[in-house]
This record gives sequence, structure tokens and C-alpha cells, in this order.
Amino acid sequence: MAIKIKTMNKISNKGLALFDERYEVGDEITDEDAILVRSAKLHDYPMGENLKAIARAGAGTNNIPVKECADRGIVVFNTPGANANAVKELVLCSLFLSSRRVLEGIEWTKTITGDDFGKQVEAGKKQFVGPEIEGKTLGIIGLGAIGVAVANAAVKLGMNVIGYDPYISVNAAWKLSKWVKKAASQDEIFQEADYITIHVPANDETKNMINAKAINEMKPGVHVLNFARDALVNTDDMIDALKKGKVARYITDFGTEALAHTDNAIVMPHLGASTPESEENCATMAVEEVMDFLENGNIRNSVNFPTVVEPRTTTYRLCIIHKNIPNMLAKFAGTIAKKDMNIENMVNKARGDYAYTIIDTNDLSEDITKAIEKQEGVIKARIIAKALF
Ligand SMILES: NC(=O)C1=CN([C@@H]2O[C@H](COP(=O)(O)OP(=O)(O)OC[C@H]3O[C@@H](n4cnc5c(N)ncnc54)[C@H](O)[C@@H]3O)[C@@H](O)[C@H]2O)C=CC1
Ligand SMILES: O=C(O)CCC(=O)C(=O)O
Repeated sequence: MAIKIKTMNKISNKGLALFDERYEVGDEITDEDAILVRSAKLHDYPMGENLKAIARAGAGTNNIPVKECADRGIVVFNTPGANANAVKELVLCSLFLSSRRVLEGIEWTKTITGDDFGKQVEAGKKQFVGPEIEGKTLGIIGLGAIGVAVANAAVKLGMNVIGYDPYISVNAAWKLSKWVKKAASQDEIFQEADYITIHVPANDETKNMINAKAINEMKPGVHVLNFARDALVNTDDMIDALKKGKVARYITDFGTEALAHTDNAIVMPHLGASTPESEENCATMAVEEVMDFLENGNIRNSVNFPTVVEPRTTTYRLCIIHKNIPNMLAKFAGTIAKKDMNIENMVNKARGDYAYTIIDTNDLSEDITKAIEKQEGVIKARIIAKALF
């Protein structure tokens, strides 16, 4: 029986081509084993009993009910860093667009007619003067894959860069230019920066982080960039600040109709990751994650379960998704022993309220998954035979 993969949004063919003849892939698929998605909202999507994995070909997973998926034993993946360069380039482009009044100048130039075109251009261009970014201070909130890439590039462009990220990963810290100054708080960024760009996930902590109170702390004439998520910026407060001139420019990938029609707002149609390179990277990584999980039970780059990657050495692999509560392993070992199965290798890892156990064996008892699933705290059990793959 084919393994069914449902695609939502446009997933690059470079990634989809990795699925071989054992897979059935498409946007019409039902009763799917896995979903590949970009920005489509899955909060109200009816997830079937057969669904084992959802891979977000991208970074943000706020379009997926991650916690509910964990409760149902559905592993949610993303593709960390795979689209960071695309976003970095658009942020750099936006730093320039927010400073130099290029877009307005181009639109104005289209309105000029007549033999004295050149004369009119020279006379009118003074309305489009804008500052250079070199020597100005860029404040970055969130120093992950995108924030670090933006920070390092801005340093090379001659900006003074300050960054704030209380949860910065060791990996990101290694990559960050030594010229980036560490801010002790978000307020420090708001108070010191001429340009502010945010690169954090949308969650309860970051929601509304740029609101009237935050804007009030910022320098007059500040430029704000939001290529992260709409929920991070209070749009009404931003429109008000643009009208009053407190914010000189706001450039975002996440607009509203009102914002798009506000002077000094530049609203893009969520283009951050829209490059062929990024779409290919994200799709390839997402497909590899899904295939390795479905075929080997390995979990890499999940946002709701721990990383567990083990080479296959036996004929059968029992994969158990369960609650992170005491005595689970003893119960699994007892059940397996009762079924006359011998454990060759066992790995267990926990993440928050959830845990994942892989048990490798060369024996199979037909009803082992049912017996394991009967135990309190077990969410889902699956046996994968190596011979099938
Ligand atoms: N416009 C677009 O098309 C795209 C938008 N995004 C958005 O950008 C976000 C960031 O993407 P990546 O850099 O790839 O993710 P990442 O996970 O590599 O980095 C996020 C960083 O934010 C930090 N962070 C979390 N909470 C914070 C807080 N309260 N204050 C300061 N820092 C905090 C984390 O420690 C981490 O270093 C994504 O979650 C997504 O929403 C990502 C890719 C494309
Ligand atoms: O897939 C896309 O175009 C959007 C990418 C994005 O927003 C993300 O990766 O968080």
C-alpha cells in the first residue's frame, strides 16, 4: 500500500522528486500519512487517524496546532535555516527601501511626460532624498538563523548593530559577528536604534511586542521592519505612529488593507522566502525529514518532539510516542518480554511533557503495538519493518 503524502501550498518539485514509487503525493490525497505545508492554516484542518507527521517547509509553525498534534502523536517538523538567506536578502533590500525613497521616486517618474523629461526629473528629485544606512544603528530582536544573517551583513554594510535574544543558541552565538553589541533588554533596542528589525517566532511571549508603549520608547523617525509575523506588531498602533511621523517608515511582509494604504508603510505580500533557492532548500529538507520519520522513525528538526536519530540495525523498529512520565520504559520492557521479543537497542528522549522511545528488535509479535498502546501515558505506537524499505 502506498504511503500517502498530502501537499498544501506550492512545495518545490526538487523536494517532491525525492519521493519514490512507494509514495503517492499530491494536493488531492486523503487519509494521508503526512502533510507538507507552507503557510496554510491547519488549526481547523480535520486530521485523520492515519496522520503521523506534518512538515512545515519553512521556519514559522504558528499555522499548525503544534501542542494538539503532540497530544495526538503527530510529529511536527520545520526546516531551520533553510530560507534564512532569502529573508536576509529581502531585509537588506528593505533597509535601503526604507531609507531611500526609491519606490516613490519610480512611481513619480512614470507620471512625467514631455520633451523636457530630464529637466522635470532634475527639478523634482529633491522630494525623494533619504538617508544612508552606513553609520546608523540597527537593532535586531531575535538572533536565530535570520537575525544572525542580517546582523552579520549589516556589520559589513557599516552599520552599528545591537542585538537582543535572551534564548540565543550556542550555534547562533558562534556564527554572530564579534562586532554585534549585546543588548540587555528589548527596551535598549527600542531606545538606541535608528532601524529596528524583528526575527522572533510568533508566540504568547512575542505577540504585540511592537505596540504603542514600545513605539513611544523609540527614537523619533525610527524605521521598523517586520519580516517575522503579523501578530508581533500592533497594526493600529503602527498606523497611528506613521501618521504622527514618530515612525518614519514601516516595512512588513504581513499587512492589512488599512496599512497598505497608509503613507510611509510598505507592505509586501509575504515574499520573504519566495526565492527558488529557498523553496528548494525548504522542500528538500522537509521531504527528507518526513521520509526518515515514516521509514525509520527518526525525528530530526521537530518542534514538538525530541531529536532521536538512530541507525537501523535490526529487522523491526518499535516507535512509541508517549507522555514524559515515570516508569514508561520499565512498562515497555515488561510488555515486550511477555511477547517473547528481545530488545537489541533502545533509545528514549523527552522534551517537555512528551517523550519518544525507539526499540530495535529482530522479533515481531503481531499485536505488540496494541499491547503497548494499552499502557497509560502511551499516545501512539508503530512498528516499522526494515525489509519493506
Ligand atoms: N517572511 C517570511 O517569509 C519568513 C518569516 N519567518 C519568520 O521569522 C521567524 C524567525 O525565523 P528564524 O530566524 O529562521 O528562526 P530561528 O528559530 O532560527 O530564530 C528565532 C530566534 O528568536 C529568538 N527568540 C525567541 N523568543 C524571543 C524573544 N522573546 N526575544 C528575543 N528573541 C527571541 C530565539 O532564541 C531564536 O534565536 C520565524 O519564526 C518566522 O515566523 C521565517 C522565514 C520566512
Ligand atoms: O513559505 C513561505 O513562503 C513563508 C515562509 C515563512 O513565513 C516561514 O518560513 O516562516
